[in-house]
Amino acid sequence: MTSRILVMPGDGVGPEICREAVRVLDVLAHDHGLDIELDEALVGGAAVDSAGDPLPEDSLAAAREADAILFGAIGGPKWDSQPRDKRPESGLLRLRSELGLFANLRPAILYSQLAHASSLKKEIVAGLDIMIVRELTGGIYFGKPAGQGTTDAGRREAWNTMRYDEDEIVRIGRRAFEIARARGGRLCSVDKANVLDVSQLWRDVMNELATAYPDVELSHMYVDNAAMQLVRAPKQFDTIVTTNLFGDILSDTAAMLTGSIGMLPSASLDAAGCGMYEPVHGSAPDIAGQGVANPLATILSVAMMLRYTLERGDLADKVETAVGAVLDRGLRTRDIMDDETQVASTQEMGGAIVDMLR
Ligand SMILES: NC(=O)C1=CN([C@@H]2O[C@H](COP(=O)(O)OP(=O)(O)OC[C@H]3O[C@@H](n4cnc5c(N)ncnc54)[C@H](O)[C@@H]3O)[C@@H](O)[C@H]2O)C=CC1
Ligand SMILES: CC(C)CC(=O)C(=O)O
Ligand SMILES: [Mg+2]
Repeated sequence: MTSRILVMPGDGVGPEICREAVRVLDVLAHDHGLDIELDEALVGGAAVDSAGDPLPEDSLAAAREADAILFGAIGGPKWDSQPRDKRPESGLLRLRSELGLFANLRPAILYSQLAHASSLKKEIVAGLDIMIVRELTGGIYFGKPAGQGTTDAGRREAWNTMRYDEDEIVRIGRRAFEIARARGGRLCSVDKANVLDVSQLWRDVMNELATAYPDVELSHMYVDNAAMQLVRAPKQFDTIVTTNLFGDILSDTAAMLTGSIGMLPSASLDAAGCGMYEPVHGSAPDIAGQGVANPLATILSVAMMLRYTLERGDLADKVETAVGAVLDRGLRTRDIMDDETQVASTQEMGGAIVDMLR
């Protein structure tokens, strides 16, 4: 059966990196029998400019109909002064929420060829393979009330609400226990239960769930310590489960252990395992339009799509192997360069992966 894939390139480097990921999908369709049909839709600042809405109705409808979404990135200074609901970021949050994509899987894996590019010493990161499971449709990014106003004394004020109900914690907790069970059997739940009521509930629910997963070793860590431990001794972690805000921050930290945020893919899944696939990074306005962005996070997100939604683990393996082989050849985008390697543009890196897959 043909799978419908919706490509939402977005802003900044989004279109550049998506172009390379689409070339990968095309070669898999042409040479490896992947049965797909591609469509494209506007999102983010590009959609604000053309439709006045970061997630126009027709884009949302196309997203609902798709079997999987390949998402680039959204946002940029051009739209920073827009009211909150017209900012590109709110289009992405709405998309995640409308599609029920509550489980965000962010694997941080070090390709051995990139040990030099890691922010940490080689011996601390060699063999790194962490899975961060981030809750994606709740917490402080969505909690109400939220807003800005003026105090009685005439001072400007603003507020957000961090809120979870137990069902939201149970569903992400179950997903994380299952993922941990299929990996190294260790799950670290990251919270701030020494301060936050919402974290205390989070921790209680994780402990209750643990009884159904006796084969998974559950531990808890405060988020400040977790940030430190990630850069001190990251290999102590196998699977991490955490809230929307903490997962957002910790996954960018973990990215630097792998050499660059341009190496981190992600899958955002709903209850049925359908999903959206996107790099962990943003629209990188500082390098947009220069053809230097690393497309590998997006190409590796295609591998996650093949594995989790299209049920073509064989092709996912091929894509991941091709990434390793291209790195073996010494090809590097600027963010993962060293003295002995050859600098490649976004397009050259994508082309090298495509050639490997032919
Ligand atoms: N999922 C999404 O669409 C996300 C969107 N954003 C938005 O992106 C915009 C920029 O945000 P920043 O905080 O600057 O984060 P960012 O992730 O876009 O960039 C941070 C740094 O990483 C570099 N970088 C990012 N992707 C790269 C790649 N593929 N190759 C090489 N270098 C790369 C950038 O050049 C920059 O120096 C903002 O509007 C923000 O809201 C931020 C994060 C995620
Ligand atoms: C709009 C932001 C929440 C996007 C982001 O930083 C992320 O999902 O990692
Ligand atoms: Mg982020």
